[in-house]
Amino acid sequence: MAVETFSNRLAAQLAAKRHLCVGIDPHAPLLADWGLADDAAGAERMGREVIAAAAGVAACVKPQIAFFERFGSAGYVALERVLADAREAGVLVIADVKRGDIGSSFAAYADAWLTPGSPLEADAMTVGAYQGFGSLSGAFDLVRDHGKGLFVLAATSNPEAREVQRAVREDGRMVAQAVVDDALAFDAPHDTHVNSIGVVLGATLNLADFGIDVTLPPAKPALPVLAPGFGHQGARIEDAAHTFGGLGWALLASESRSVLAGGAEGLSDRVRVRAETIATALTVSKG
Ligand SMILES: O=C(O)c1cc(=O)[nH]c(=O)n1[C@@H]1O[C@H](COP(=O)(O)O)[C@@H](O)[C@H]1O
Repeated sequence: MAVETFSNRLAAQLAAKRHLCVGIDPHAPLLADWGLADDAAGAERMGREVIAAAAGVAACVKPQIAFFERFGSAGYVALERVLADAREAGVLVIADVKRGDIGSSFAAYADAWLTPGSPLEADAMTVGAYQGFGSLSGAFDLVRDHGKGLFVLAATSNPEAREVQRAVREDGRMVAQAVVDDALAFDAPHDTHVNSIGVVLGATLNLADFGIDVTLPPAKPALPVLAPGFGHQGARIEDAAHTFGGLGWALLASESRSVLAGGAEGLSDRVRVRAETIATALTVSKG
């Protein structure tokens, strides 16, 4: 039997044509919209409802730590409960924590979010490589030995990021492009269909501006691409195939506010409709 790694669990989701990543972002106005208090209990309730709606429909969920951290330790307890629900329901979790530091400190972040049995254990986490791709090496053993995953920020959806991410390095490549190359070059022995290290690419962007060639065929194993920017930030799921081209094979289309708005009632329907729309958009392009 195949080992239960992030990589092969994600591959199974993609084989089932699941490409939606539902963001768990308990913004204050959204909690009000749901009739919930703007506190840790409200955030927990929203998170647990999302897990229930996403199970068996979406590819994964992505809790954004900032919206839990604002409640201090109570927010962490709330998030731990949401993560426990996800584990029980078998829902893949990308912890949106955007960590990065010198190697020794980064390793401690990786321990917190990726060590099996940790109260904050997730399947993968978002990280920044602006202290060098090698500074992430403290997570590589967790990836290789415990089947965890990383998503490295490459070209992010916010417009302010361009001047940093399009900067040209000494080797002539743009920063974003080099992050994609480094992620592709990472090898874990269990990466049969999908790489354990993926990248974050904003759906709002023209990726060619960042030196990223989407006309190339999918890599083998495919590079997972976490793509925020759909919905509230303006990118349309219908354009996903055009935006991501050959990088669409392992695309995770992430939506938070556009799915969460409207309250708990109807959440399952909104998740299902988004999941079907992205599956159709990518199936058409895969032919
Ligand atoms: O890493 C991320 O998830 C991320 C990267 C990026 O480039 N842009 C981006 O919006 N995000 C996150 O994705 C979510 C987007 O939320 P919505 O705009 O409400 O769908 C937020 O949690 C952001 O922090």
